[in-house]
Amino acid sequence: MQNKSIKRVVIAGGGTAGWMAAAALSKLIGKQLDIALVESDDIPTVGVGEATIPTILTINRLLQIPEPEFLQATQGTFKLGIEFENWRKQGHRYIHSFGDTGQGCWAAGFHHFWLKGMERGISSDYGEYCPELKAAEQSKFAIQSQKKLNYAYHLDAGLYGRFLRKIAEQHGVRRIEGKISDVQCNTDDGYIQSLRLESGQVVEGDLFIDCTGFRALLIEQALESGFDDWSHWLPCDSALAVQTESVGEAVPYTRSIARCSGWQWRIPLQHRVGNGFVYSSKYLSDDKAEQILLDNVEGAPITKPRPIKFRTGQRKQYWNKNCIALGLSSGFIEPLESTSIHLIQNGIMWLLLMFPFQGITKSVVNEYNEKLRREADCIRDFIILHYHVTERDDTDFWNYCREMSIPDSLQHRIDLFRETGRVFKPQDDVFAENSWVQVMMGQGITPEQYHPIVDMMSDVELKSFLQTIENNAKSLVSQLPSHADFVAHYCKAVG
Ligand SMILES: Cc1cc2nc3c(=O)[nH]c(=O)nc-3n(C[C@H](O)[C@H](O)[C@H](O)COP(=O)(O)OP(=O)(O)OC[C@H]3O[C@@H](n4cnc5c(N)ncnc54)[C@H](O)[C@@H]3O)c2cc1C
Repeated sequence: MQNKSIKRVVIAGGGTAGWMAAAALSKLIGKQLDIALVESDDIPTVGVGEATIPTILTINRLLQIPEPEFLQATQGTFKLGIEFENWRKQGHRYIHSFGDTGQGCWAAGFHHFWLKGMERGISSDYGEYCPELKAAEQSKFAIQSQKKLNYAYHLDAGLYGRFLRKIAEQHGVRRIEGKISDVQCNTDDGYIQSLRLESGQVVEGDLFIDCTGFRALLIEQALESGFDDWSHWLPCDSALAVQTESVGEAVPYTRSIARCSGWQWRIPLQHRVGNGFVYSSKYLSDDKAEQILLDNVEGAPITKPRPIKFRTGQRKQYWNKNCIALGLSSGFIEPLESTSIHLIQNGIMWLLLMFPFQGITKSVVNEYNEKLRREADCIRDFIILHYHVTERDDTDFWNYCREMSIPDSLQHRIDLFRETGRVFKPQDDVFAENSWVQVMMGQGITPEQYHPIVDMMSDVELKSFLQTIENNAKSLVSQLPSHADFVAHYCKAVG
């Protein structure tokens, strides 16, 4: 590997990945570095990526971003989870909320208690025990000092990029405008030396961060790092994105509506709604997809539907030589659970923890790649779960998804839950036990058993236990203002 100390960092690309990396590196370790970001006004960003998961609060906290200011600048709203419509079967719906449902004990999660209650006829719907889910259903929200809800944000992708850019430039990042035409590598070891721009300018660096989106100019086109293709498990390869006017008040959750050969998203912001349709081009033509999308948006379109083609999978090496891929250049898992921005953030966090000030070593590169691969594998399995465990048999697409073979790791988790109700979260999985339980039950898996420790509680005790949790959730939610009122008071955007 290369024992040269790292001082000059060059970030190629200025989408969410590029500017998030620039903001975090400059704010947190920038005093020791010279950071430049190259982007081209002639190459647009992907322009989507507007729903997040709660881990975004961590990076905002690290960057010391005041929340109201952030939400005003990005026309942001709050997100308590995702509503899945028509996924298990047409007409069925469930919410995957970010909250904890009920309360378990050291040996068994709450769902074991709930399952026994179902057997005895004393349990209400699983969601009745989760304040976040109830608040989402009733379109309520507040940030309280006690019993704080677990939440994330919806935000305008373009405005988010600009917001991050401001932070990065305040902390000394130099923006270089121009189109990268060539990546120049050292003939001895293949390490990247510099980027040549169409203008002839040469940008030299010690460490390069590839944020060039699906083009993957450095990590793939120059370094040929390879790609694990997951499209046999996740057959969607196309999307159409369209923005519409808001109709009614913004709800505090993302909507994911399954359609004949894919699914549609609705992301409510303060000033508009982000909509899109993710589908498989093998089962649906682009024209038909556009028609389905436009037939199913609520407000008047304010942009033309924009096609995006993608390939699902991950780069074989996220970090190769002196290049690290972040964002779409590192791979892509479709946005069903809004995980891409989280993966960017995760890549940045690990880079900060392992930053090779003294030189790049094989052990650091291997550790970084392992960590990122393991987390992406867990997310991949979680997304496949939604498609595979379904009763839908109305189209070839759903028949394929239901019948396809799935990764052994996912099959094991499904079998374990179905047979015993157990869910064990691998360390690298961003989704907690309750996320898996909500989606597995939402998609139609009912465990055959509950944990026997639940039998230590008599039926009378169990009834009272369940009732108390349900009442607490109800009471908490009844005191919340509407989401719209909270946004209006806390973080209303101007314009
Ligand atoms: C359909 C869809 C929906 C999505 N929804 C979500 C979601 O809800 N939540 C979520 O977390 N994520 C979502 N994502 C993912 C999210 O959009 C991306 O992870 C995020 O926007 C980061 O993109 P990026 O910065 O890697 O790439 P891009 O936004 O494509 O930016 C690439 C940058 O590289 C620059 N560039 C490229 N080539 C050159 C060149 N030759 N010279 C100079 N500059 C160059 C461009 O100018 C641009 O600045 C979605 C993605 C898709 C496709």
